Amino acid sequence: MIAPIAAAEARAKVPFYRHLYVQVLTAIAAGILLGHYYPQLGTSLQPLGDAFIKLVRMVIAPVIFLTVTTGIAGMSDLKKFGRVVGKSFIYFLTFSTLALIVGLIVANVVQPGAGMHINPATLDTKAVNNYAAQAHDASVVGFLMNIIPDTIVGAFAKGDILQVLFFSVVFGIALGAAGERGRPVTDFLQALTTPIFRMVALLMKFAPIGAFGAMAFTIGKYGIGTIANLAFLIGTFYATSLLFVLVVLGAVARYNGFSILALIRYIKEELLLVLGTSSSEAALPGLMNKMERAGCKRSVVGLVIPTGYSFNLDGTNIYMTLAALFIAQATDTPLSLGDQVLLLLVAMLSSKGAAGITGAGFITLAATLAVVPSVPIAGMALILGIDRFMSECRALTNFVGNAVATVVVARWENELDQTKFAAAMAGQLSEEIEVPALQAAE
Ligand SMILES: O=C(O)C[C@H](O)C(=O)O
Repeated sequence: MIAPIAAAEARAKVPFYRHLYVQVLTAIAAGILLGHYYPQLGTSLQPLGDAFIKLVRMVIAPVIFLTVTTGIAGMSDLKKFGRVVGKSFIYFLTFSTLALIVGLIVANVVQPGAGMHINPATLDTKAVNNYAAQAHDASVVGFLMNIIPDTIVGAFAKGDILQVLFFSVVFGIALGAAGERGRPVTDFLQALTTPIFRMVALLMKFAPIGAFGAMAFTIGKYGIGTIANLAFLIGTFYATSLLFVLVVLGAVARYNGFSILALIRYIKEELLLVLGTSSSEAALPGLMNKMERAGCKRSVVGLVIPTGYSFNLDGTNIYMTLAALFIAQATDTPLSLGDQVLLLLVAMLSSKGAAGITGAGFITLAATLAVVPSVPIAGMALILGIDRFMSECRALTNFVGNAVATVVVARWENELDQTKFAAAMAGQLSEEIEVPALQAAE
């Protein structure tokens, strides 16, 4: 149990430069400067960012497995599990569809691609074709089949979040059903949570290095100048996402009794890490840990966050409709209302296979345009060069969306400890990753 006031006092004594967010922010600024003035050197630092993301991905499967199995095994009522899943999906479907619609409306109103008059036949589409080839099987059946791992080891070896989640849920249910005979295994898994989260805390010490390398690479390779070419599109996307977070998610937060700004402040270290690495997965373990410490029950955190990483990607969704319409406008391709509705429906399905890794949104857009003939997929060549900058915003918005979803579902299910949550929103909890207290069976 965390003593909020003591934690706040202890935090106040920490010199400012020891705070993780200060370190990551400084690293991002240093990375931007280095990448700008020494682009070659900046580009050569890519391995620093990649290595950090690999380190985090290494612990994602165990974190999900332990959180979900111990969370579900501790549930006395499996109907509750069904309710958490059902409510999460209602939330995901509502807000991810809303995000797609917002992107569509903004693109129609602002018209970021109007007047460019580009002939798609003149575009170099080699690189785009590579991305399109990476797009997953867009069919619903194919997507659902992929959630079931071929083998248990395979799920963990691939590090596929939904496959690990699927196995963990089944295992957690079985563990709960085993009753007293399953207790030693549950106890062991709960004990294992401690070293795994200690490992996450240890890895976070390298976050500034990872963010520095990734940012130096981004600016060194793509250059700040690239932003200028499509500044209007980038600006439209960032402004729309910001408004979505502050207005739409802000209203959801207010309706559920908390402030979106307080939540953003609470997860600022993770958000900076997402900004630095342009991957929301880079902060997934940290988010799970923080939401649990903020009073959201482990079972809710374990179910909502990993599923949200595939089904609740608000930033990716805003991007998809906005970018698709940008391409149509830039290439003078008229889109009827019917074409736009088809785009929306296809995007609703294909966005569910997206992920929290850099560039995932671009691949998902390729998968969508591959089945929507009215928008020329070749036009994606126009936005390939700025994708890293779009990726930053997709990742940040996705990340905030999943944090909000976790609190809301926890609250709907009466699984939110209001005292801890109030302490977290008041900035009284430690920013460090801490090992969550073992949870007794409900
Ligand atoms: O990390 C994410 O959530 C999104 C990703 O960065 C992307 O490029 O689509």
